[in-house]
Amino acid sequence: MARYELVKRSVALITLTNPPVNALSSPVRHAIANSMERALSDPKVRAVVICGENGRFCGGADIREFAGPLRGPPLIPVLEAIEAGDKPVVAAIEGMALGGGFELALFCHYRIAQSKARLGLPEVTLGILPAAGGTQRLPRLIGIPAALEMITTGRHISAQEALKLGIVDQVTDQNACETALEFALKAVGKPLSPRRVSTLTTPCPPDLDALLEAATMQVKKKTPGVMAPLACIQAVRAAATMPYSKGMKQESELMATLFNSGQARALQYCFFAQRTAGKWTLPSGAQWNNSKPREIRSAAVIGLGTMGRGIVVSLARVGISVIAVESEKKLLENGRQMVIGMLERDAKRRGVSASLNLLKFTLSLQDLKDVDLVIEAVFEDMALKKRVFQELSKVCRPGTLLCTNTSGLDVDALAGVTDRPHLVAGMHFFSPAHVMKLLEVVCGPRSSSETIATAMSLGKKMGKVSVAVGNCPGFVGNRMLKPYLDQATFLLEEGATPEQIDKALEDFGFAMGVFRMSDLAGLDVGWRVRKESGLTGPDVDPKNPPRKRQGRRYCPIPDMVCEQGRFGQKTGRGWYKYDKPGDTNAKPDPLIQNLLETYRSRYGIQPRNISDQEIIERCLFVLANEGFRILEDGMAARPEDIDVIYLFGYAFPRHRGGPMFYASMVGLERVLERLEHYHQAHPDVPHLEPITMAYTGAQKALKSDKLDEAQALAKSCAGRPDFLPCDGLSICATHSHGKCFKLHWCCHLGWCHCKYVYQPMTNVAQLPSTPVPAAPSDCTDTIDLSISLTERFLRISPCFLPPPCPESPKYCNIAELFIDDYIVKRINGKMCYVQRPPIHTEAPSTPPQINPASLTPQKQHTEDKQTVEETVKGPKMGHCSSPSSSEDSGINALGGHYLESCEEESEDELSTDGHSSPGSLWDQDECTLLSPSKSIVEIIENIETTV
Ligand SMILES: CCC[C@H](O)CC(=O)SCCNC(=O)CCNC(=O)[C@H](O)C(C)(C)COP(=O)([O-])OP(=O)([O-])OC[C@H]1O[C@@H](n2cnc3c(N)ncnc32)[C@H](O)[C@@H]1OP(=O)([O-])[O-]
Repeated sequence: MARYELVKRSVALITLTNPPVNALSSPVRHAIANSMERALSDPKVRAVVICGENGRFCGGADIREFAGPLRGPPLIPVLEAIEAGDKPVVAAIEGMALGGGFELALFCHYRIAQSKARLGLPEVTLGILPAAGGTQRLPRLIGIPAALEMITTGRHISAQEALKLGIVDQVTDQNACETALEFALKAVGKPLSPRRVSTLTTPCPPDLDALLEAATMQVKKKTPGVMAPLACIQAVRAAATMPYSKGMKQESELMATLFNSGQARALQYCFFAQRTAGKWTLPSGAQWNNSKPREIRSAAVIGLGTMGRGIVVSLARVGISVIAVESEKKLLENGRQMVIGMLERDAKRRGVSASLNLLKFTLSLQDLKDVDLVIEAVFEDMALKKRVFQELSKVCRPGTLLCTNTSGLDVDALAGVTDRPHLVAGMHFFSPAHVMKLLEVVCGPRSSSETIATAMSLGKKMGKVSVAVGNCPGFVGNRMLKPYLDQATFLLEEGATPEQIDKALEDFGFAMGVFRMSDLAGLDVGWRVRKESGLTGPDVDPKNPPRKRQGRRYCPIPDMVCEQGRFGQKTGRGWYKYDKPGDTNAKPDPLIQNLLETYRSRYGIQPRNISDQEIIERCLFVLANEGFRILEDGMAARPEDIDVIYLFGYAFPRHRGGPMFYASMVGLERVLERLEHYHQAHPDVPHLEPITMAYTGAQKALKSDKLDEAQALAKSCAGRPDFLPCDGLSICATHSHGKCFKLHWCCHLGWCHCKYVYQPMTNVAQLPSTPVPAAPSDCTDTIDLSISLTERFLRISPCFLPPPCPESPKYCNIAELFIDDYIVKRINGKMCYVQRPPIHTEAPSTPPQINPASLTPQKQHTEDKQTVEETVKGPKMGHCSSPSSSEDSGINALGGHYLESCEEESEDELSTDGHSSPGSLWDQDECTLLSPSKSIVEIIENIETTV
């Protein structure tokens, strides 16, 4: 796993040999440790160079190892031996130095990078932090602001930027290893102390608190609810305010908290799911590794509407020459100007020249006779598309691949009108096509494996995350979307408001709730589709019950909204009202409230209070249920494919892993039970009927080894009103987004709503301050979900008292973490969130002034003496936010993909910034009992740690 050679008679060359990315798996760590020992003890060796085989330095820790217990030597001591040695060690970085790989380089005394190398700490995108000293060493090397940015975003930087920042000592266009060998020889004899990053003092800005606060606000805003970036900020603060060894301890404690969180599992699952999705397989047995793609040098795009223009840009910017076709001169000219503008802006952003010479615009299909591939992106109308395909079949040379960008029509029906059905496939882009990463490659029953291989490989070339799906109405993404949208409107009928539903979904993690998203996408598009399919409008039989279509429940409210000319943001009115057309600031509209009330009274619907739990369950479980149907129908090969589609095409929150992963986290048994419950209540909604495969999954989940003592306790307590399962969005901090740190019995009893059912967790009876309360004598069978469980618990449980002395030895104060009102303590070996004691201050205090001198590591030893009160006064941390992942920078495409190609819209990248990020749920937490100003009770939430 690492090769050891003596070169130039006096340099030990250690080459990591663990393809494909030289990850630091257990044997590699072993090999590095042994090689270093050998080099340091060999008198012939005067210097050491570490490099990676196959032009890749190191891709970091082996993420696959995270799922099991740690084997082999821990990484940090291995790396510490490198720095502590008395011989200069040079890292020769080719390809990439990422995560633990970058940290390995930071333990070396010198770093040489090849000019094409990329460096970064992407741990945050995996729900963890750089825990091999990255958070302590990088700030010491390059200062707080730059380190903070790199660590909280996970951004990869170029070798040139690394040189500018002072991370590497030299950049070379030659072989980095050769250069490093020369460099190492010159370094022999020079003092090593100044080269040991751990001995450096972190250059600390005077406005440290303000800087960290701004960083916190930024990550909170970008994607609220994710823990890792905030933990990163905490760790960087430690680098600025603590001596190195203490900072390292803090780093490892923060890592321990994150490591087993549900978020980390979800994000790591996403990493592998994305890579798995590329490994497509067809029912015929053809798959990614036995089918050869054709090379595509030239392509044509038919239709220059929103989709067509985005597709032209996506092709041209990767060097494929494109012929763009329109039916009318005016449309062609308009499309030409927009495409050129988009390409120029894109090129400017990337610092390259726009590839305008690759473009040709024409009104004639005859010009397409020699292209390798055509993508049709005309209006979503089967008759029109068939005409286009018939024509293409006549004009294109026999080998040309014919693809359609339909968002749900029958690809095989189109194949059937051509002379080459085996060369026809769907390439379903998402709007805007040059921004959104997802591509559904639709395999018709007659599509050849070569056609699919070519479409998948072209998608990859365009930088898309391509997923092969089957040919069914709506394919995978849109097919699942329908029941999701239906549930949202059914909930409106039953008593919810658009704001309430959106808030529940945004609190869950979606950038925008379903109604805000629909307003952005435009309501008229779906309305037209419904009219065309006879669901609404004059074609509906007047004898048809108004709220039923073909015996199934139908909600006409979206049609009624459109009938009033409310088409969303573009008309300034939709589910919300806006100050003017095109405005993005959605405000609740009393007219919609009136409409809903009138509608309900017209149909005799008694509105009821609908909990956030019901909103989430009905909208998301139905999504997973349809996902199971899709798997059963063979329209997707695996759950990962479905999740990837939702992550990249529909902005499903990445830290939730995708609808299928989320369902597995909740526990399939629970999902099943809730679906059954809702289906009984709404038998005319077939999508609520649990699919057989979900049953099978649930049985599997039950048989898993997750049953433990906590489960037994949970089961024995089932039915007791004081042991209710979690109330909906109050999801436990241990496993999920950390927005709810209320005390939930579910968390203690393993009845965790947001993770595996019966996840092994602490038996509350064993926690010193949370004895299991006796069953209350006044138990009733009624459940008032509006009262938080904490509140219930505190009411019925007088024995739930604060510990006698917060500083008693059994409590060791570990860190402030995440939440304003909480600190983290280790209790009986478990990490616990403990509510801070209230601050007794006479008058509102002014923020503490930071003396820059006090921030140097040398002076930080005083932190040992920090009092509880000082801890309380510490910086206020909101809960954290997600990594800014370049992978899913697109917006939620809900509904957007219905935009037909002839619409004329702004082509600029859509952004959710500014108007879409919901505030933190924590900020809005209404659980007054947990506000320190109102409670003196210490509340403990167990948080499992196995690291
Ligand atoms: C105490 C520890 C602290 C430390 O701070 C923690 C860490 O380092 S956390 C780590 C921080 N590091 C990161 O987050 C870097 C994560 N990796 C990447 O970003 C990209 O893989 C990389 C840019 C390196 C190469 O891109 P590319 O050229 O397009 O190639 P590709 O992406 O298609 O991958 C090829 C194959 O390699 C696999 N694999 C890759 N990396 C790892 C890994 N670390 N492990 C295991 N496997 C890994 C990948 O699954 C795939 O497998 P398969 O079976 O063929 O599907």
